[in-house]
Amino acid sequence: MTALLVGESVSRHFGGLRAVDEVDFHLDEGEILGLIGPNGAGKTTLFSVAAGSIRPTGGRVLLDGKPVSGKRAHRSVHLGVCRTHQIVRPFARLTVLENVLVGHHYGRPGGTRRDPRAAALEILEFIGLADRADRLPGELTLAGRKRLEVARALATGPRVLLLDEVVAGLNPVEAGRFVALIRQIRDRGTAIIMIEHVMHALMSLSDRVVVLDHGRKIAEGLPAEVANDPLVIEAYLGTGDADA
Ligand SMILES: Nc1ncnc2c1ncn2[C@@H]1O[C@H](COP(=O)(O)OP(=O)(O)OP(=O)(O)O)[C@@H](O)[C@H]1O
Repeated sequence: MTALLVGESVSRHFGGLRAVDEVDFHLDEGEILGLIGPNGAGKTTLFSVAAGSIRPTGGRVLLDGKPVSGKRAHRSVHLGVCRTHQIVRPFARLTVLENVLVGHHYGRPGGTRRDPRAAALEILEFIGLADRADRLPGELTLAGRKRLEVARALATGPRVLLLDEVVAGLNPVEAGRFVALIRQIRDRGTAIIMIEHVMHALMSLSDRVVVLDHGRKIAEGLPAEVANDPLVIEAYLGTGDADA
């Protein structure tokens, strides 16, 4: 089976800093791929390259064999790759519904229902914000704003959704609901790569996990394999002076 999204030796350097360094990855149809690594490992930078918001300094990302990296973000969205942001960014003066309509407007042709309002309302229903459609984003709780961020991305009709820490900061009940929601999104046909510091959420959702450290891929495998990988444990705990 050909992978849906493929990263080929993706690099992004900032001056002398190798934020992402020759990383290969792939995402299959219907898959949830977890992307983990300590702070500064290069996870968000890899997302930005895959979503087209920054150019790679080397390598490329392909969707269905066609390049999506190195283009503008709106072009990637049009092709079917959409990301959410760690710090949610709704349009503060637009209602919840209008925010979702913006996503639909800039989305993938044929990605959702043709009638924008019907599509947006259906997504709000699915995401659990239908009763907040006419509110402003500022009136939502953090969990609500995170749901809105995901709703806006879903409105673009993505084939690949890149979720950047959507569970972080939520209380355990809200986090549990979000985990179920993410699984439903995948079950409706959208492949997902997720960055998440809430480990139990990431490990329970991911079919496979890729681990970055200092821009390099240091491990890849099933959640349980990765969690027990000595290189991963070392990256998270640091080498310290254990031998001293
Ligand atoms: N625009 C930029 N200019 C210069 N350096 C950057 C830029 N963006 C990221 N970096 C650096 O690249 C490295 C990787 O950052 P990145 O945000 O991708 O890591 P991360 O794994 O997402 O970290 P976190 O878990 O803390 O969000 C860090 O050292 C960061 O300081």
